[in-house]
Amino acid sequence: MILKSKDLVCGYSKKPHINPVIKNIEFQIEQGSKVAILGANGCGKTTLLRAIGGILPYEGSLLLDGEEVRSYKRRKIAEKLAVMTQLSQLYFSYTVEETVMLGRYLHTNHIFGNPDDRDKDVVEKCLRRNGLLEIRGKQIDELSGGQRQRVFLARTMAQETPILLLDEPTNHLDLRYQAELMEYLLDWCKEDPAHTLIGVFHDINMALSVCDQFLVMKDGQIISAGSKDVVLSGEILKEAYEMDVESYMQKQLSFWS
Ligand SMILES: Nc1ncnc2c1ncn2[C@@H]1O[C@H](COP(=O)(O)OP(=O)(O)OP(=O)(O)O)[C@@H](O)[C@H]1O
Repeated sequence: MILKSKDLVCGYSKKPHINPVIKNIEFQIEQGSKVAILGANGCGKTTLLRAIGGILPYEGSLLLDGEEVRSYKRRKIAEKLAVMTQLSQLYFSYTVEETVMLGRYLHTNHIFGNPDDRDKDVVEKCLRRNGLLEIRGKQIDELSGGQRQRVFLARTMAQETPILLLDEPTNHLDLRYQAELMEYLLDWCKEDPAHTLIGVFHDINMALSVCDQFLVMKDGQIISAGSKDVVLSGEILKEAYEMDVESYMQKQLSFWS
């Protein structure tokens, strides 16, 4: 089991139980799973992802490879997982290439500005895969939302970790880059059966294309977890989104016929 939680509580006050966003949840994620976290706006998806990424304090237990996430040193956790959240941002202006290179420094001992050949190769590959070669020298604060999203994805990929945590990775991406991201994630999953993906998706079709496990959340709790057949029943989605998701999807499809 790569991740296991029990009575997990987290939120944004110093003592998470005072104003909890995630309320006593329990889940398990096996190594090699591709997990989609689904649920309506504000139900706590990003908060859960941030707790798993070690960015947010929590109460209860959250084990990553058998050790509490809170006990990991920053560098050690960065060897295991890379997080791309909606809040990915930088406080200084870097170029596209420098930003992607930052993904390498999170767990290598290399000092910023001192990349070795392997770092350079990985960054080159990630720039190419995300269509960033032509804008590698641009400052990231001059980019469009979609371009910036691709830079943050490339930075996450450059970390080369066995676990990827992605928060709405298709946000801002045009259709071509959505399709490429899907292919990339499918390839990444195939590359090594131990690769574990945990993503927050608003696009249920994208979640279905990439993931084999689903966690559906509502009001800070998990209302269903498991495979597609178990979780993606009309009733559970209806409860999570307070709408008839299946009919909506079918109606959308009918516009193509
Ligand atoms: N930095 C913060 N400080 C205080 N409260 C926060 C903070 N970030 C999020 N929250 C609150 O936590 C709750 C859950 O937010 P979260 O971002 O986890 O939801 P989400 O399911 O990812 O939503 P969305 O689909 O809209 O991205 C919301 O009520 C939100 O207002």
